[in-house]
This record gives sequence, C-alpha cells and structure tokens, in this order.
Amino acid sequence: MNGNSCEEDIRILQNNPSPLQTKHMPGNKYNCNPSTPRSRLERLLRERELRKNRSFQQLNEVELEFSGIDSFSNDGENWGTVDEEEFLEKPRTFSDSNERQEGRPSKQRLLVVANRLPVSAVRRSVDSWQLEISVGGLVSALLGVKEFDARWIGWAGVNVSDDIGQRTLTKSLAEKRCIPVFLDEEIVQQYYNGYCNNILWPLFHYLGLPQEDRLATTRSFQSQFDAYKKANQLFADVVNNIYQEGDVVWCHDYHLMFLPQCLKRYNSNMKVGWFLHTPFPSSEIHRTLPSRSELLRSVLAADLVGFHTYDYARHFVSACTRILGFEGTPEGVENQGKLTRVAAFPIGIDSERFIRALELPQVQDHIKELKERFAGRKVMLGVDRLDMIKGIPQKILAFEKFLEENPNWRDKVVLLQIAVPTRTDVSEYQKLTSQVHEIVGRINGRFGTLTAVPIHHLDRSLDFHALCALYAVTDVALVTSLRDGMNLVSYEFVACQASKKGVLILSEFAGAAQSLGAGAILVNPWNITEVAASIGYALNMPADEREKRHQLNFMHVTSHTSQEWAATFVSELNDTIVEAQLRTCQIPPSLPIRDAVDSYFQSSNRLIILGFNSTLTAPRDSMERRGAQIREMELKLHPDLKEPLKKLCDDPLTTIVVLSGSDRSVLDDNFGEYNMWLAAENGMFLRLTTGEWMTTMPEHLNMDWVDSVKHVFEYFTERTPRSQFELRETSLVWNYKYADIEFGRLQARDMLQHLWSGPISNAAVDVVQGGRSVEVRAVGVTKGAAIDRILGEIVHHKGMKAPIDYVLCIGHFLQKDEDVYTFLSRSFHLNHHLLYLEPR
Ligand SMILES: O=P(O)(O)OC[C@H]1O[C@H](O[C@H]2O[C@H](CO)[C@@H](O)[C@H](O)[C@H]2O)[C@H](O)[C@@H](O)[C@@H]1O
Ligand SMILES: O=c1ccn([C@@H]2O[C@H](COP(=O)(O)OP(=O)(O)O)[C@@H](O)[C@H]2O)c(=O)[nH]1
Repeated sequence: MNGNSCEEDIRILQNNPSPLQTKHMPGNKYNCNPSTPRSRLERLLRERELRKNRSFQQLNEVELEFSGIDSFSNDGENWGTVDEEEFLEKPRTFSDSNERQEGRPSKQRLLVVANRLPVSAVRRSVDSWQLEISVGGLVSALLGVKEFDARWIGWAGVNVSDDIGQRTLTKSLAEKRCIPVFLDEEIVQQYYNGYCNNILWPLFHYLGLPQEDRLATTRSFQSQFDAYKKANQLFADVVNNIYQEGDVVWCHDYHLMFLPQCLKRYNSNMKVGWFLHTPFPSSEIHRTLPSRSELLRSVLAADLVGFHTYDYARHFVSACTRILGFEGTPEGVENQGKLTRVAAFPIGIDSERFIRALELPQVQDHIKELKERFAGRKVMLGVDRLDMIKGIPQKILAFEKFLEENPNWRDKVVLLQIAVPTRTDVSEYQKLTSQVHEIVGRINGRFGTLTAVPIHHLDRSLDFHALCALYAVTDVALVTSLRDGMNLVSYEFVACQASKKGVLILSEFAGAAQSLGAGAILVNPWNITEVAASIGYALNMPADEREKRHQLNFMHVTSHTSQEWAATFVSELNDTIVEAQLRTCQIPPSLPIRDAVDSYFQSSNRLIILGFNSTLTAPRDSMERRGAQIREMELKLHPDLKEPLKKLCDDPLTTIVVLSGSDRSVLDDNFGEYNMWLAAENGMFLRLTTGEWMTTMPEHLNMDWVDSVKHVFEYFTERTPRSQFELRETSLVWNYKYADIEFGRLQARDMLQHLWSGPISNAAVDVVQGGRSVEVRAVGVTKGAAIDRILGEIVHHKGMKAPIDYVLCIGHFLQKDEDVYTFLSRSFHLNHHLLYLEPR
C-alpha cells in the first residue's frame, strides 16, 4: 500500500532529530521481576536518571561499564543518505572505528528486519525507480526511531525478476539505508497474501479463517506454510550477508516468526529480538494452527520477545506452556535451562513530529480549508487501513444509528472516513471494500440532502500534512477496531489536538485502550447501540471534561514515544544477552559431539544408556501427547533410529541399555528384536533381549504405606482430567503429562500437602517431584541404585574382564532424577569418559 512520495517525509525526519527520551520501565514489562539482580536495577535507575539529563556521553559510559557491550548514542541521523559503496560494500566495524580510537563510543548497529520496507518501489523505467513511503503503523513507528545506526531489511512491495531491476533498486534503496529482499510473485502470493494475511492475520485478531473459503484455505495450508518458511529463509540470507559482530537484529511481526530460528542457525551468537505488532491471541486460538509448535519454537530461538501489552505477552507464554510444555516464568519461557525473555514494550509515536507539523504553513492552509468546508458542522474522523480488523462497517452502522436516533444532529455533523486500500490481492479485503461502499451509499442516500452528505468516504491515503490538518480540525475521532495490536492513529489524533481538545472514542479491543483508556471513551465496537450513545456523549461533552480527558492522553502520547520504545527494547535485548551469559554457567553442558565421537572410537568396552519416551520416539508437542494418552501402548521407536540402533547393538564392543519408566510390554514390543538390555519401570525389571525378565528389587522393603498413598493418588486422578497413576512394585507414580499443565501443577502442589500431612508423615519413603509427576517410593529405591544393580548383572553376564571405558547416557530422566547422573559421575570418574546429554 503506497501513499505520498517519501522524499518529503524523510527530509522532515532528517531535519528534526528528536532528543533521546529513553527510559527503562521495569514494571511495565511482562515481568516485574522482584529478583532482578541488584546491579541491574541500579544500572536501570542510573540510566534513567542520566537519560533524563540527556547526558549521552555519561550514558554510554554506564552502558559500557555495566555490560561491557557496545552501546548507542543519538548523534547523527538514521535515514540520512549514505554512499552506497560505504553502506553496502565497506561497512564500518566497531573495532576499527575512528570514533573508538578517539575515545568516543560508536553507535550500535541496528538491523531492523520487517516484511515491509518503509518505502515501496514503483518502476519508472528499466533502470529507474520511484520510492513512495509505505503506510501502516509499523512503518510510522520505526520512522520515528533515530538513535541507532540503523539499516532496514525488507520487501519493497514489488516483484523484480531481472538483474538490472534488482541492481538499480538495490542502489536506490541504499540511499535510504534500506536493503531489499526479493520475493517472486509465487512466494508473495503464498507467503504474504496467503499464509500471513489470510491465515495468521485473521487468527491473531480473533476473526477465524475466512468463512467462505475456509476449506480451500485449510487445503492449501501446507504449501503456504512452506512458502512462509522459504520467505523467512530469504530474509535470513540477506541479514546474514550484512551482519557484523555486535549488531543487534530486530525482527518484526507475524510475517517473520520463523526468522529468529533461521538467524540463530547461521550464528548462535547473533543478538536477536522479535517484536509482534499485532495481538497474540489466547492459546486456545493459537492451538488451532497446524504449525502452532513450529512457530512458537522458532520465535523462542530469539533472545528477547516483545509485545505491545501484558495480555499479549501472557497469551504467548501460556501458548508455550500449554502447547510445548515449556515452563512459563515471570521472566519469560524456559526450556531445559534456556530462557527466552518475554516482555511488553508498548509502542508510541514521534509526537514532536506531529506537533511541529501543525505549525507549517501548508498544514495551516489545509486547516483553514477544512474549517471553511465544514463550517457549522462537527467533524468526526476515522482513519484506517481498509481492513476487517478495523471495524469500519460496524463504525458506520453505529453512526447511522446515531443519526437515526438524533434527527437534530443530521445536518450538524459529518463523518470523514479515510479508508486506505490494503492487501488488495486478498479476496476478503476485496469483499470488505464492496461491503463498505454499499453501506456508505445506503446511509448517504438515506440521510443526505442536495447539498450535503453525512459520510465522506475516501478510498485512498493522505499525505502527512493533510492527515495532520484533518486530525487538528476533528471534534471526535472514532477508532472502533475489532482488534488492533496498538493503533497509532489514536495516538496521532491526540498529538494534534493541543488546541481543539477533541474527544477520542476508542475500542476496548485496541492495544491503545490500555494506555489511552483514562482519557478516551472506551467502547465495545460490536455493540452498535453503545457506540451510537458514545457518539452522542462525545458531541455534547462539556469543554472542561474534554480538557481533562485530553490532558491525560496528551501526557501519555508525548512521554511514551517511538524513540523510547525502540531504545528500551534494544537496551533490554543487550541486557538479556549479558544475563544469559551469566546463566549459562548453571546449565548442564551440552554434548561435545566431536569429543564423544573421538572417545567412542578410542574405547573398547562401551556402555550406552538410553531413555525411550521422547528420546528414541518422535517428538510431539504437549497437545499431541495428550491425544496419545490412550495410545501409550503405541509408543514407537522413531523409524530413522532403527538402522543405527541395530548397528550399535550388533557391535560386540558396545552394550546398549534402554532404561525407561514404561512397563515391560512396551519395551518388548519395540526392542524385542535388538540385541540389548531392557530396564523397565525405571530399572525395577531387567532382561537381556535373549533372556527372561528378572527383578532387581531390593529385598525386605517396607511397603506398608502403599494403600494410604494410593487413596490420595486416586482422589487426585479423579479430579484431574487426563492424569493417571501407576502402581509399581516399589513405588507409586502420579503423572499429569497429558493433563492441562497449569492445572496439573496446582494439583501436584495440593497433593504434596496432603501427602506430607497424612500418609507419609512417618513412612520410610522418598517423594520425588518430577516435571509432570509425583512419585512416592521406598527409601533406597533410586534409578542410580537400579543402574548399579543393572551394571552388576551386565558384568556378571558378560564375564567382563576389561573395565567399562566409555559411558554415554542420553535421556530425559537425567534432569529430574539426579541420582542417575550422580551415580554415573561417581562410578566413572577420573580415567573414564562420561558424557551427558539432555535431549531437547
Ligand atoms: O504492510 P501491510 O500488509 O500493508 O500492513 C500494514 C501494517 O499493518 C500492521 O500494523 C500493526 O502495527 C502497528 C504498529 O505497531 C499497530 O499499531 C497496529 O495495531 C498493527 O495493526 C502490521 O502489523 C504491519 O506489519 C503492517 O506493515
Ligand atoms: O492516509 C493515511 C492513513 C494512515 N496513515 C498512517 O498509517 C498508520 C496506521 O497505523 P495504525 O497503528 O493505526 O494501524 P495499522 O494500519 O498499522 O494496522 C498511522 O501511522 C497513520 O498515520 C498514513 O500515513 N496515511
């Protein structure tokens, strides 16, 4: 979607760098973590203080002093014209920069990656291009960001298949510090029109898949998702080509959910942030997506994930917990020691730009014209992309109802609706256009006169100055989005209302409702009666109430700017990386594959202990696992592993043990034909596949406590859908791995209280709280001890002469049942090579 020529807007931005107004808002994020390290809090507070005083030199010193990483300042321009050669072929590095040598800290390079570049290209001839500024909140917000040495990577909105075209467009864009990603028509159709705008967009806005072609959409889902991944990989390739160490890569929006993972595959040290500009829906909506897990996992590859509001962040964390089974913490999402930080960073606008624009002569001229044109009538305004999320039909119907019920207002009010065409290749958008035209025509026919109509509807975008003038003359702005990530139009309206102090009617389903709710009249856009009544209330509102409401919103809009938004996000990303480095010391080391292979070949008596469920089976997300509950017996060895496992088992120098919580029949079914040891029920039963099952249970165990614990387990199993308990020879296990995870956790906590206060208060038992289970077992019955006995059997059976000189243990059981790890470490220390792997 293109609007006015970009030359003018970009010039305005260049001439008016606004001051750095960065401030950290720890309490504003998803997490208000009470355990934030003291040094970090101190740093945040000091930074905030320094930023208030605009002491950039000091600020950078603090950044360096605390984090030891590259920092940024606000001198210089963001969107300045640069020499293409310098920009694309001889990029500056931090280390060799003169600025550093002169003692001045250099700016941190920021690579902004978004589907849409801030400019869209229109071809004028074979080798020349006209660049027009793109319309949409994402572009508006990021144009206001000036503190970084920024480059923008994205699609120019045009298909360029020839070499000359690609070369000349790359050159033109370089002058705007933009780097194009070329997408061919087919990819655009499948990725942008298809997967992004026909599937993700309506789903993320709670609109469901388009009604009419729902089946067709479902059918084409896989090919569109493939195109989506392919497009994301193309973006990653371009980023990887220009990436320099120390750069921050900031990925934007639902178009690029796959990008963080692609980037981290290129370079795991890249600093990657991802920000979503739309709502993130409830996990119940997200879980309907066939690609739900893949999308979540790839976003989680980022170091920092940001949303406009706390609600969206909460939904995302909940989706990761419920769908992937990962841990949601106050900090974000944790999986096996790796934390992805999740937080809310509400976007803002470059309010100064709007306030200054009102003083310009051309804007004043526009204002004068508009005032004359609509003299004697109150002006109501709607500015939206012509998108179903904006609730334009609902808004117009509410206006009709108002006119219907208030005949005295019919010739005293006019609704100006700017409806910017968008995504015009998608059929839902085409249908919406006809629908809106039809409604507007009907209402104008009904209430219009020979000289005036109540609705002025424009199917086009306005240039920046015309838009500012419109905002300034408006009495009531009407934002009735059915859902909206934030909605910057509401912010822009407030910024331009310093003299008029008009009223904002705002949908409670726009992200902006959380920040402008105090001054706006909040409405449910689906409730046309309520919106019509609010129009009446707004038009009749006394001046002092308008003044008060306006002041509240104006304060917010001018103090929460796009500059501050971006600076906070990037600063938080830098902090997150430092904290992650500190945390890595606590995470068990991942398997050093090279060493493991070398040691394997150097050894002559190897022991390999393998878990089964989720180690040798195909991975499933927790939703799929729930469905698999009744098919527990169908747990199958991953087909790709059959061949290598056979080879290992047939190697006379290697002994393989599968150690699993599953019962004997499951292991028999899967491994009966291999030459290996099977240890069922966590080692309580053992057999070589050529022999019979035997028990490894210790003698004289006191099991008097079993009945009373069983009652408690039965009680909780009945009350926790899809949980189950198993009565084993020496233990009882209650697991809720198929249940709702959050509910399961609450129940587990409750169960432990019951157990401690009753049946096991005096019993000789150990209680082990697993990730999704509670186990009560006789004292001394540990997996470590079971392995000890298993080893005894193996040594005895083989009549081993040489000691075991290589142990590789792979399985989920390692993390929770530390006794396995402890036992193996103790038994195979010094000259032995113990490798530890926790599979993801
Ligand atoms: O690029 P298009 O397909 O033409 O669409 C324009 C943009 O629409 C969406 O904007 C969102 O971002 C705004 C700023 O954060 C937010 O205020 C608004 O609520 C969102 O709808 C979309 O997310 C962008 O990626 C598009 O570029
Ligand atoms: O004729 C127009 C209409 C709108 N806009 C801009 O488009 C953006 C719309 O952003 P918003 O967050 O309200 O919604 P989005 O379109 O991103 O969903 C705002 O910055 C408007 O100033 C524009 O430049 N010209």
